[in-house]
Amino acid sequence: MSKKNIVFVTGNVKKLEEVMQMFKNFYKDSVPFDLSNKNIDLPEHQGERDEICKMKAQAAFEIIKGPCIVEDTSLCFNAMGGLPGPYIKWFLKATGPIGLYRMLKGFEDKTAMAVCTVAYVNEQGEVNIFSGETNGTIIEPTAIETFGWDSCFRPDGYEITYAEMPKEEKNLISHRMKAMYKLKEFLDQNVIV
Ligand SMILES: O=P(O)(O)OP(=O)(O)OP(=O)(O)OC[C@H]1O[C@@H](n2cnc3c(O)ncnc32)[C@H](O)[C@@H]1O
Ligand SMILES: [Mg+2]
Repeated sequence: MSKKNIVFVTGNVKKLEEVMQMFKNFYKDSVPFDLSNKNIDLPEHQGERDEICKMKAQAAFEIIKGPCIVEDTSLCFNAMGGLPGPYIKWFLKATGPIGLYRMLKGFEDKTAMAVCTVAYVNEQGEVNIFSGETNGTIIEPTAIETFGWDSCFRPDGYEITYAEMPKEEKNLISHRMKAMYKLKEFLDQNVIV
């Protein structure tokens, strides 16, 4: 019997690489479905994280018309009541990791929470949302720029930033891994026969 195809709709190659690797790790290389990519830069909505992700999922389903996954990443500064949050993309584009660090210069509290919100849409267009969070501290960016704001985010319990750790290590602790693992458990119980 052919494997079910699930399309990960994202325009972000770095996210795609991490997600593909995570599912290989989860299933020890024998992933029970075909996970493919459609590179579409879906519209960025405003609102609460889950709402944003649900709208992104519905937009993806309109195009794919089949089982698909989208995810939206937020970086929430506790000193700023959770902002930039889902708007991190624009802040990062405008100021880079050093700008994110400087935004918090006037605040004692440099803690932040990285959040990955992932949505799975089934054949009927029904959306299921899962999220993962990793707490950390915004520090002066390290030289290595690997992926987005990784160079200024030091996860709790670590002396190094996401950017400085081997990808395998980030994929064991990250906001994205936690969200994708919840998605995996949902797929195992409800989708994979
Ligand atoms: O097509 P999509 O999946 O929407 O991809 P995107 O790049 O637009 O991503 P988001 O809308 O989720 O915006 C999140 C921003 O944070 C960046 N980002 C996402 N995950 C990250 C991670 O694990 N570490 C560092 N930066 C990350 C990403 O490059 C964006 O600039
Ligand atoms: Mg986006």
